[in-house]
Amino acid sequence: MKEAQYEGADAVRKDHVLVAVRFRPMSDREYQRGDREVWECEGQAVGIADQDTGMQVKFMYDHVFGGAASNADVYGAVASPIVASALDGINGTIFAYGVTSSGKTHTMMGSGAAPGMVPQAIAQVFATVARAGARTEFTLRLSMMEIYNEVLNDLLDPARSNLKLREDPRRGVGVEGITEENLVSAEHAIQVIARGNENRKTAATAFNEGSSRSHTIIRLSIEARDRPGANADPSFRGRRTFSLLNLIDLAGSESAKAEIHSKQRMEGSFINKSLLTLGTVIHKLAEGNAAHIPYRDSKLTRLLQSSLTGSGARVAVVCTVTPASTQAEETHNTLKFASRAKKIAIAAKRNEIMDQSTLISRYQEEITTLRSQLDIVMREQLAQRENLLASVRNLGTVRGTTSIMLAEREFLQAQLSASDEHSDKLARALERMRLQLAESRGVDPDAIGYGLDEDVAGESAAVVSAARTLRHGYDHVLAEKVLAMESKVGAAIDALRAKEEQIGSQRAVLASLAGLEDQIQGQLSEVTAENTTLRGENACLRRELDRLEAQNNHVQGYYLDDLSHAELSELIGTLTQAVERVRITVQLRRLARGKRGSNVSLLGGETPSTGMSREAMRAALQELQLHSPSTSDKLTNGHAPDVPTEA
Ligand SMILES: Nc1ncnc2c1ncn2[C@@H]1O[C@H](COP(=O)(O)OP(=O)(O)OP(=O)(O)O)[C@@H](O)[C@H]1O
Repeated sequence: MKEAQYEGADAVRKDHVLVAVRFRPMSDREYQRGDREVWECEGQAVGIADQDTGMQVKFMYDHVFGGAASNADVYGAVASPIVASALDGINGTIFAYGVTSSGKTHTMMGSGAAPGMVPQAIAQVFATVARAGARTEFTLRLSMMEIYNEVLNDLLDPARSNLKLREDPRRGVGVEGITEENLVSAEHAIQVIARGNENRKTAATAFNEGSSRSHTIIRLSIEARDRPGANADPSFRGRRTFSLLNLIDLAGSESAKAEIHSKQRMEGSFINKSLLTLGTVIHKLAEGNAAHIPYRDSKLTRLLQSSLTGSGARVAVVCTVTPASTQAEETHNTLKFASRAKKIAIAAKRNEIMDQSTLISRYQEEITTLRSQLDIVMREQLAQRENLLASVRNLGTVRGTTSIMLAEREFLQAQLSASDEHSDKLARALERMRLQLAESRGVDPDAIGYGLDEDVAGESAAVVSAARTLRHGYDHVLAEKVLAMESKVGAAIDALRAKEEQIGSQRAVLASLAGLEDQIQGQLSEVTAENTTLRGENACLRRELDRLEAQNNHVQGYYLDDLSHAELSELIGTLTQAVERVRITVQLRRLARGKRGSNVSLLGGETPSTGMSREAMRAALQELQLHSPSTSDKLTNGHAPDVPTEA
């Protein structure tokens, strides 16, 4: 294999669109017309076959499958992780892109012997549901649609055509009025898809008699709710997720020049318009240019908008190609598209939703956590206070000891000065005695030595020595006592300073603890108030819904044929208004909750707690409307409906 420059070798990252290229084997038709294999693959590389130098690498992808790869191989590497994420609440989209007859339908749908991504995804979903057992309750709904000539049709109900797209804050871009089948088993899902496939529009093209001229989208909505108490992990209690899994078989991406009839040219141009827009959108996203992305230019890109914006989805593209020489250019175009798609950064985010009771129990958990935090803080604060008081008491003791020592020091100093005085007195007495002796002897006092008179000298010397001894004794004892006292006082002063510093820092800790306590108290009262409001709102909603249900039951109790058209219209109006009011209330609350930064989202198109969905309500209303024309002939019976008035 010859090393060469290739595009995007560094872009094989988990947080990007996962791109796989799948080669199909050359068909008999291609061999018969003398085609040869010009594109080759090896590992993750795709290149041009060169007889002399081997393969010249042109592109690298996350996965490259050769003609021998099975549908199971492709599914395991590409789709299985995305389906697993979808079951965990992360939106997933897998689409097959390629020219007509390149193997898109073979990859997505497959056959009985080699089931494609769709049947394998269904099998994986139901295997996960079975494994979850009683722990998690899954609600699976399937819709199937086609985009044909930029018109969106319901494949599960051909009567519903030209459907509109609408923005749903929770579900992303949705299709208004599309049939959603509640799935009960994998077999049921396969039957529903087979029904949709029968309705799929196909037209002959220059390439393949049975090829599809429309984009086919199978959308599986997955709602998972952990059953209360069934999960051992308390953090999972009441978790509810919602996700969409889009499985898309795109129309052939060949250029319009290959179309032979005018109708096909029109189909081709519409197909090209949506594929062209898809190409532009992918090109802009790959460049990281989030502004002015023309999602709205085609139904396909509008429908895929939330899956491609990187706001919480996993996306995989399987680009199907043929190695045949006559389609070398088309294959090259597909490979270039795949390279661009590989550069799109996508972030995966779980769509967690919470209903009223889950929300209230989450708040209660939050309150309990806050309370225990507060208890810990208060206990710490009490301990700190105790410490502080002990320190203050200790300080008093140190102060007492210090003042005793100071008094002792003063006393010793007084003793020292008294001893000095006594010593002076003795010296003065000795002097006086010497002067008296000189006077009595009539001699010069200077001539009197201490040794002239034995007795006096002895007495004097004894006095002097006693005075000296006394003085030395005093001096020694006092000096020692003063030294000891000074070191004790110094240590006490140091201890005092250390205590004062400790008290200062303890005061600071106390102040910050008091701040934290205030903060927690504030949060606690905020959460408690919100909890109370929620309970109030919940009760209001329940009353409103009970009333609605009563009204609905009441309406269902009537023979509809007995009602006049006008009465039915009025009744429908009343019900619609009431339903709308509930919806608006729920939306307002969602908005209010959104403002405080919560990721809470309520049921959107569903009325909480009654179990009656808006779709069911709308279906009931539509049924009423369908019946209404036939009621006119019963008007004369005069059965006026006893419609309950709104409270
Ligand atoms: N990987 C493959 N292995 C074996 N056969 C394949 C493979 N891919 C496609 N084929 C066969 O090639 C033919 C055309 O494939 P397929 O119908 O899936 O093409 P397509 O891209 O879906 O075309 P269209 O856009 O017209 O729907 C079919 O007969 C299919 O069985």
